[in-house]
Amino acid sequence: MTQVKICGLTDPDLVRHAAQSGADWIGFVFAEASPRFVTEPAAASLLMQVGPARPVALLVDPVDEQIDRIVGLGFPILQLHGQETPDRVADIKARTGKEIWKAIGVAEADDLVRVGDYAAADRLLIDAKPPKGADRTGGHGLAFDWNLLSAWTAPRPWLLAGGLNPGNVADAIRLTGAPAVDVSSGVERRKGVKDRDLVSEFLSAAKHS
Ligand SMILES: O=C(O)c1ccccc1NCC(=O)[C@H](O)[C@H](O)COP(=O)(O)O
Repeated sequence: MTQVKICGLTDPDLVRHAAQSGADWIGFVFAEASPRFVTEPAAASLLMQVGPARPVALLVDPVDEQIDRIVGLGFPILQLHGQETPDRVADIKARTGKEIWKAIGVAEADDLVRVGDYAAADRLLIDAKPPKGADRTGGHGLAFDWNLLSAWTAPRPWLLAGGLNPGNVADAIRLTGAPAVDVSSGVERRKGVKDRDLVSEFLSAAKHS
């Protein structure tokens, strides 16, 4: 069954709802530029609502002090969504011993070539590149050309992200063979505010395809 990450939750009821509705992972965004930003104290209390889902801390070019604080909160998974190099990802893996995900922005076939360099990443998140001049690296609700993945062999476990929603996720899974998917904007009616029904619809569409 396709695994699902719901990213950018800020509300305890929605966290509980996503977890009880079958989300495998729930992402918390520690990037201040994001409309889904959560503070560390807020995350500490949201973590108590994740139930059987696994929490993922989304960090952008984090310094060691931030990493240590986030690990101290109890996050088992760190998603790196900035310009982290393969060596920096390996450093973070060695420093924390945690599960490390690396996001890769894709707009053309060449963008997929460098994924092989991230040998220390436990999982790759293959996402759309942000638009030019954007103030943040993800969560734009934009898809890339999924056909770029049709002849691609993933070097390690991965998720598909970028512009997914309840109406297109089944097609995306069929076309790319993604074993797991990630969504943020596609389950919001207002930027940064998740919608219960859209979360349920997305989980149902992804899990039944
Ligand atoms: O979601 C954000 O606001 C965000 C901010 C800064 C860095 C990364 C961010 N999101 C990363 C994610 O994992 C999103 O779920 C992914 O980019 C897909 O987003 P969307 O296209 O909106 O579904």
